[in-house]
Amino acid sequence: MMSAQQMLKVYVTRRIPQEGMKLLQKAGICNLSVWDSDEPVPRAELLKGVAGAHGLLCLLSDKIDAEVLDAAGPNLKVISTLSVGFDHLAIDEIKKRGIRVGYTPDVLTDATAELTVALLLTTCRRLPEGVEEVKNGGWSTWKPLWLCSYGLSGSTVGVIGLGRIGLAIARRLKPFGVKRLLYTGRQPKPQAQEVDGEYVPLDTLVRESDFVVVSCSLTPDTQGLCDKTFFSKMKKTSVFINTSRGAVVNQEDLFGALSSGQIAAAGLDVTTPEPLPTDHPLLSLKNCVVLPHIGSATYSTRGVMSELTANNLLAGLTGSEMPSELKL
Ligand SMILES: O=C(O)[C@H](O)CO
Repeated sequence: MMSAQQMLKVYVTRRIPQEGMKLLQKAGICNLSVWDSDEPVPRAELLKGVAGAHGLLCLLSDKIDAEVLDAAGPNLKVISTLSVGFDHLAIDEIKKRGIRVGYTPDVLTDATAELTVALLLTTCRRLPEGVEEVKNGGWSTWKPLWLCSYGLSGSTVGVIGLGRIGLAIARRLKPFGVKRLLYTGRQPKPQAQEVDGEYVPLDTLVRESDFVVVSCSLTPDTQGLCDKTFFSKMKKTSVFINTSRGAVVNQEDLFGALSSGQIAAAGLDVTTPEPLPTDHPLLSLKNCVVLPHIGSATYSTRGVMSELTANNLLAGLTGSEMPSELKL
């Protein structure tokens, strides 16, 4: 058992599922300081709280930049994020300081792929509109031309970014009778064979797909990728889905494409900013379904994410191998 002085300071930026907290408490090496709330830690509190920390457990909503790293000071050995995405971390600054990073790939792949399929079907089959019509009395009778929409059978699906999650989405969509599965990314992926994936240029994917699914990470290359030009190439009957990061999309251009009928519909689990203000123009559109970033939100997935985040952090503190270390 470590003495109180030897204990390593760990700052946790939010209340997290108890699975991870228990591991941190049980380890007996952490002096835990927790922002014990469901709401994000205010920046000033974060800067104060992180001072002198050896470990930082953070969320995707915490921007970890040079200012935070400077506020933490030279003790900081490890940052462990409760997310697979790491676009909120200033990687260059972190690397420069020799700090290790843990993240949570794989464990949220199934939940996120499942949510993506749910969002795609909800959007293309106009479920929110249908539910609303039932409630508001708009459902007068069975009508041959009412609430018709586009289905997956016989369609072409284009996945932007056939990584772990992109592939899991493709696997789940194929049995719906998808005829062609196109994908794009930095290079062709051997694992695409499993879903008969065709590696195509982005331009081809955008022009030929009935469903465009964004599943890439946010990088300088993908920031604002889905803009006016992108939407102008999509079919008028096509549906756009994004469950990666909001900043991959130019939302003004998406609003233009949806309101002018340039594309049929969009489903977003991620936006800029998050939360999206309730008076945002996208929320006024019937053909836009917006969810509050719940891709990985199943009890079991969040529990496992929390455990993995704690184990990454503990490994970083003790200088041992992390279960999931981000190669910097
Ligand atoms: O990056 C992530 O982990 C997702 O966006 C939320 O689980």
